[in-house]
Amino acid sequence: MSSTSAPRLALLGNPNCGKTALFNLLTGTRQKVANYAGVTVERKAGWITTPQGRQAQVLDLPGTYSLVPLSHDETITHDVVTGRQAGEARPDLLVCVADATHLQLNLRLVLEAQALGVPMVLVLNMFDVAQAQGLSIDTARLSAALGMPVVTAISVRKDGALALLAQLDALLSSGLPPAQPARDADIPGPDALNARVCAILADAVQTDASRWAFTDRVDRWVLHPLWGMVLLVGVLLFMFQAVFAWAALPMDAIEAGVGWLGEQVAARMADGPLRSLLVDGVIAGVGGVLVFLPQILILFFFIFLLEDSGYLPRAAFLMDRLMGTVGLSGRSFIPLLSSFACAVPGIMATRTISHWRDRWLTILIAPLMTCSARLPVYALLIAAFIPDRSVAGLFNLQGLVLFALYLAGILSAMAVAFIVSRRGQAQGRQTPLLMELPAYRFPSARNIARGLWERGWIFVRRVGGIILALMVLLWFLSSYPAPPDGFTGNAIEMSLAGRLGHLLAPLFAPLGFDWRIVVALIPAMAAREVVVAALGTVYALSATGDGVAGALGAVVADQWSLATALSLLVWFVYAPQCIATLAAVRREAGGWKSTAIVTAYLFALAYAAAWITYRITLLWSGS
Ligand SMILES: Nc1nc2c(ncn2[C@@H]2O[C@H](COP(=O)(O)OP(=O)(O)OP(=O)(O)O)[C@@H](O)[C@H]2O)c(=O)[nH]1
Ligand SMILES: [Mg+2]
Repeated sequence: MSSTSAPRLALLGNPNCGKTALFNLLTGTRQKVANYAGVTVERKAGWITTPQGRQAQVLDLPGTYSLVPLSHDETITHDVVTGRQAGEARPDLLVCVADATHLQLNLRLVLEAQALGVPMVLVLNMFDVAQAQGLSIDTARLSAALGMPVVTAISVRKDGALALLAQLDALLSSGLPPAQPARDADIPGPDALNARVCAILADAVQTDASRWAFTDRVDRWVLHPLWGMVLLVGVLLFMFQAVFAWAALPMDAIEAGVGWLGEQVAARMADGPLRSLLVDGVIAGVGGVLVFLPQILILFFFIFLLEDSGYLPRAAFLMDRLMGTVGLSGRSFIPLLSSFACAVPGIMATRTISHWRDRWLTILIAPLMTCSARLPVYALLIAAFIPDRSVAGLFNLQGLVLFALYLAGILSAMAVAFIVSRRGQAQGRQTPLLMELPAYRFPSARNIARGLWERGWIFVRRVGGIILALMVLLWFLSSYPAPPDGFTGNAIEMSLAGRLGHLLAPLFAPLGFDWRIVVALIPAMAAREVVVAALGTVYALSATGDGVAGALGAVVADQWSLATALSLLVWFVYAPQCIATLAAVRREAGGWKSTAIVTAYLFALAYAAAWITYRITLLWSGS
C-alpha cells in the first residue's frame, strides 16, 4: 500500500503515559522509553500491520497536558494533531493514550481533543498497574460516556496491544468516518472539563483508596530534605565506586586480548608501513578505547535503573530549590541529567522548557555535565595516577576522584548559571517545578538489557567508525613525511603531525601539555574519547626501540607528571571537544552566534582551569 492512501494514526496523551512504549510495541522500533515526563521531544513516524494485514502509519508525539501548547515540544504535538504542521495533513485517527491509574488528569486531554473533529480511540494503558492497584474500570460505560471505542493495553508486554490492534482492524475495515472541521469554540474551560471528568469517573471507575500507599510511604524518605539528599549522594557515590570496582576484571581481559593481538600481528608481519598502521594505528589506538566498554556499560546500567524505577524525577524535586537559587528552573533538570549520557540528547531535551531564557541557559551549561565520552579519558588518567587505595575503609580513592570530576562539572555549571542569570535579572522570574512524580516501578530487565545492548553498540560503532578512521588518518600524518636517512631522533617528530604538535606546543606549555598531547588533542575535537586512541597511537609511534609500547596507562604513568595529568583531566571537564554537541547547539539555539559563544566560553574556561590546576599541583608537589 502506498504511503498516500494508508491511514495515519497519531498517538496523543499526557507525558509518561506510555505512548512511546506502545509505539515501539506496535511498530517494532526502539525509541527511548523512561519513567519520567518529557522523554519524547520530537515527532517520530513508524508503520504497523494489523492482524488482518492492513497497513497504517503511526506517529509518536511528545506528551502534553493540554492542547494549548506552552513549550516547543508541546507545540509539535499541537501542530501535528491540528494539521498545522507544514506539509502534513491532519491525522485520520487519534489514538489517545491514557495512564489508567491517572484518569483524573489524563481524561482532560481526551475531552479537549474531541473538539478537533478527528475520529478517536481511547487506550487505557498501564492496565497491569491499574489492576495491581485494585482499580476497576468499566470500559463499556467509559466508552458510552465518551462516545469513542475504549480498549485496555499493557505496552510493556509482548501481547499487550492485541485489543487495540483488533479495534483498529474493526475501525479500518468499516472505513474511518471522515474528519469533521475543528470546533475550537467547543473546547470546555478548565472548570467545566474537571466537572465532566469527575462525573464520568464517578460512573465508570471504582478506586481503592490505598493505591498510592506504597509510593507515598517510600517518598516520605526519598523526598525528605535531609535523608533524601543523603540517599541521593549515597546512590551517586556507589555508582562511581562500581564503575571502577566492577569493571576491573573485564577490562583486564580486553586489555590482555588487545595486547595479545598486537603481539601476534607484530610477530607475523614483516616490518613496514602496513605493520605499523595495524599495530601502532589500529590496535594501539582503537584497542585502547575499546577497553573502556565495561565501564560505560556499568555507568549506563545505573542510569537505566534510576530512569526506569521513577527515582530520577524525585532527584529533580530534591534539586529544585538548589537550582532555583542559581537561577535555573526545575525544568532544566531532566535535560541536564540526559547530558550525563551525552550532551546532544540533553540539548534536544531543552525543548520542554518554555521560556527561551531558561532554555538558552540550559543549553549553555549542558556541555559541562560529564558525558559518557569523557569516561575513557578520566578512567585512563585516574587509573594511571591515582592509587587504588581505600579511604575511611569505605570508599575507593579512584571512585572518589571520579565523583569529584563529575561534581566539578556540576558546580561549574551552577556557577555559570548563577553569573549569567544575574546579568538578566531584570526580567528574571522563577517558575516553580510543577512535575508529576510517577509511581515507583520495578525496572524491567528487558528494557535495561536492550538499553545496554544499544549503548554498547553505539560505543563499539563509534570505535569502529569515526575513531578508527581518525586513527588511520593520524597514523598517516604521524608517519609521513618519513625522516631523512641518518636521522637518529624520533621519526614522528619529523612528520606533519609532529611538526604541527611542536608548532602549537608553546600555546599549551603553560598547561603542562607537551607536543604529543597537543597532537592527540587535535583529532579529539571530533569526539573526546579520541584523545585516548590518539595518545595510544602517538606513543606507540614514538616508542623507541623495537616492539610494541606497553599499555597506554603504564606509559602515561611513567612519562607524565601528576601536574600534567591533573591539568589534562581538568581540561576535559570544560573543553568543548565534541563537534556533535556544537552542531546540536547550532540547531537548537538557531545560529552561529550562539555556537561561537558556547565554544569560546568553554575553551576559555578549560584553559584557565587547567592552568590553575597545573600551577597549584606544581607548587604543592614542590617542583
Ligand atoms: N507497568 C507498565 N509500565 C508501562 C506501561 N507502558 C509504559 N510503561 C512504562 O512507563 C514509563 C513511560 O513510558 P514512555 O513510553 O516513555 O511514556 P511516554 O508517554 O512516551 O512519555 P513522554 O515521551 O515523556 O511523553 C516507562 O518506564 C515504561 O516502561 C504499561 O502498560 N505497564
Ligand atoms: Mg515518549
